[in-house]
Amino acid sequence: MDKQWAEVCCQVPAGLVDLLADFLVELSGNGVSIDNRALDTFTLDGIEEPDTATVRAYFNPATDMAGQLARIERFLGDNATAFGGAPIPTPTVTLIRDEDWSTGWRQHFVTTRIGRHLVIKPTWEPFTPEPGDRVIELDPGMAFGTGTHPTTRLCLEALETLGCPDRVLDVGTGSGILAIAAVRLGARQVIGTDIDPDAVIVAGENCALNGVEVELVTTPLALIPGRFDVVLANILAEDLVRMAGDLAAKVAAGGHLILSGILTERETFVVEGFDRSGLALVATSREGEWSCLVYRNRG
Ligand SMILES: C[S@@+](CC[C@H](N)C(=O)[O-])C[C@H]1O[C@@H](n2cnc3c(N)ncnc32)[C@H](O)[C@@H]1O
Repeated sequence: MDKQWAEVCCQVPAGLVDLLADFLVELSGNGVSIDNRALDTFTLDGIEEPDTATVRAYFNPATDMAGQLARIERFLGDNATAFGGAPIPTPTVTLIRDEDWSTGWRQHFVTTRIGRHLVIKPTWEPFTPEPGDRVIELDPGMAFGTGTHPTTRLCLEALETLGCPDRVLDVGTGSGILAIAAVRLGARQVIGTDIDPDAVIVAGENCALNGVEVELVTTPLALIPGRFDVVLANILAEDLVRMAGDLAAKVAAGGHLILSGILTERETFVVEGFDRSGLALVATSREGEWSCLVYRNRG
């Protein structure tokens, strides 16, 4: 017989989401889902922070649901004043089948193997790595850059193909997924930079979750000292071309530059934009409407 779940749905002020999510994870012993968060959107431009968000938690219906609901309502009541003071709607409970649950919110964030050994694993999923696997844990409730976007996947595949780099610079680090992957692949020193300070905070949380050390900064690219064995940039084509000189200047002799975030129809535009960079185009990969270009500094 199908297993069933009691889905408790709470509509709360955006500021309360993380606190409530932690509370519900502990209370239910299961993962939670957070709606109204833009995941894997390509840039932060135009994304407005919603005032409220919907947090869903999943309980075994055989447990004392009246008691659990009372605890949740008490938690919401205790925190309402600190987060705007407006009354928080009473949570709703819906009985759902296991099948609905697994084909609903979870289907977007399942453990994913990328390339040969990289594995992106949602925090709540159990996973037994195979020998040589490099596992990256992410909580998709936190930011874009979960590995579900083709531009991220193309970057990860290209990075793995290049082997074990020594120094890596991740330009536009977002969730930090590429920087974490670089550490997992053996990089000794990794710097992640992003113009968005919030992204840098999220990347810091993800690095801590994975127990990896990455230097995270908002420093403009031109001011980052040194050269790197691999420079990664998953940013839009126009930005890549605008930054071509600075990106190329960061690649050490014999090193590589991985460019992603390029719509296939803009591939020629980027190739022409890097014509005078002094780097040689050595590989191109594509997935759907996206292209990824790998350049080499022949030194
Ligand atoms: C599509 S996300 C990529 C996230 C992650 N690296 C990945 O591959 O999934 C692009 C990121 O680049 C950042 N960004 C855009 N322009 C930038 C610039 N000129 N310098 C640094 N970061 C930039 C954005 O804030 C955003 O976090």
